[in-house]
Amino acid sequence: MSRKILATKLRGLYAITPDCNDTGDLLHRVRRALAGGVHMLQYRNKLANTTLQHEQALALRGLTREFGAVFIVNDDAQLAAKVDADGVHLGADDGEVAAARALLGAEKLIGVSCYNRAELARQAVVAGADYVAFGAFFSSSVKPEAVRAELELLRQDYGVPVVAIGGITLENGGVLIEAGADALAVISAVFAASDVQQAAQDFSKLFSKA
Ligand SMILES: Cc1ncc(COP(=O)(O)OP(=O)(O)O)c(N)n1
Ligand SMILES: Cc1nc(C(=O)O)sc1CCOP(=O)(O)O
Ligand SMILES: [Mg+2]
Repeated sequence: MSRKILATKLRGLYAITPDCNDTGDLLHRVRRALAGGVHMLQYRNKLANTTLQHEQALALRGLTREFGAVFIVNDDAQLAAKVDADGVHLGADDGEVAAARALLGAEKLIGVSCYNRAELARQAVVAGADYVAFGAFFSSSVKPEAVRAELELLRQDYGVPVVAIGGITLENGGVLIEAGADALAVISAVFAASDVQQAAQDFSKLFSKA
């Protein structure tokens, strides 16, 4: 898929994997999410060592291909390149956009965390980011220490799709879409749900209402 086509998919639920070292369980839950309509998946596992990360990323690359979903690797542009992911997500400690672009090439997607700062988003776009992410909009059990972001950030035009993250649920996601979020990045409300497929379907419906 070309970067242009990939960029058109940056709308809707953007599911991010939980810290899960049981690869069978992880793949089962991700399969359910993809069956529920997830068309963007980020591999994020802060507990796995590099061997397990490689194994899981490779398996998820295969699974996302089966469903035609965009596959992004968190933090690590080298791992993204190794498993032929569609792109990488970079935070403040994860290296420069230019270095990731040099490694991944022009056709891959690069997303950048901008926390609660519009100026970081503008800099990221100049540097070549394909989407920018703001958060945390709500309290997150995954990242309780995250800085809090204001809705106002979503009302501005950055020239690329805008992703919202942090404590997002079916109940509070609508307000972020109304404010201008193109995608909602979610871990717990999808992967800790008793029915992962249903949760993914319900999130997708939030976008058809918008
Ligand atoms: C879509 C999206 N937005 C933000 C983040 C957070 O990235 P970062 O600040 O680098 O923190 P970690 O996820 O690496 O803990 C993200 N991963 N995805
Ligand atoms: C990984 C991450 N980054 C955040 C940020 O604000 O940058 S919040 C967050 C955790 C998202 O998980 P949940 O959907 O379970 O709250
Ligand atoms: Mg990171």
